Amino acid sequence: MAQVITNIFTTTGSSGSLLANKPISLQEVSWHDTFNDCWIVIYDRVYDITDFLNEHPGGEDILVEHAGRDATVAFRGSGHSAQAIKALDKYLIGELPQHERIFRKPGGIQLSDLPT
Ligand code: HEM
Repeated sequence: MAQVITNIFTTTGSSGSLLANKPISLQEVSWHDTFNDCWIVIYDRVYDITDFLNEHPGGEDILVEHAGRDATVAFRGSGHSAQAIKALDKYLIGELPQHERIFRKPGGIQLSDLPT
């Protein structure tokens, strides 16, 4: 059981290294917002998709529209397959620090978490 819980909060990239512990802030993600350097956030995890842009079946423009930002709603809303979700793993570089997470925050988001 302990193993199952651990696995919910940790992820390995294609290299097999443990990347879940590398916190990358939303501010740092925002610096990577171009065709040549494109990071996005999906479900609180940070992906460097620069090398994936020209492989995306939905085209690169739509990805760059979300460069440097959270793309969870767009990713989810365009009905991606299980294969697409699996493809994300390869580009994982870290995840948001606890206080910036929306989806995987213990106890969920509270009103007091919102900026005033
Ligand atoms: C790194 C993140 C993403 C990956 C790995 C990815 C992967 C894929 C894959 C594999 C497909 C082919 C269909 C499928 O298997 O579901 C696809 C299609 C598509 N994706 Fe993405 N996608 C990503 C992000 C996004 C984002 C942020 C959007 C923004 C709306 C988007 C929009 C689309 C659209 C519209 C299609 C359909 C293309 C068509 O059928 O003509 N994708 N994506």
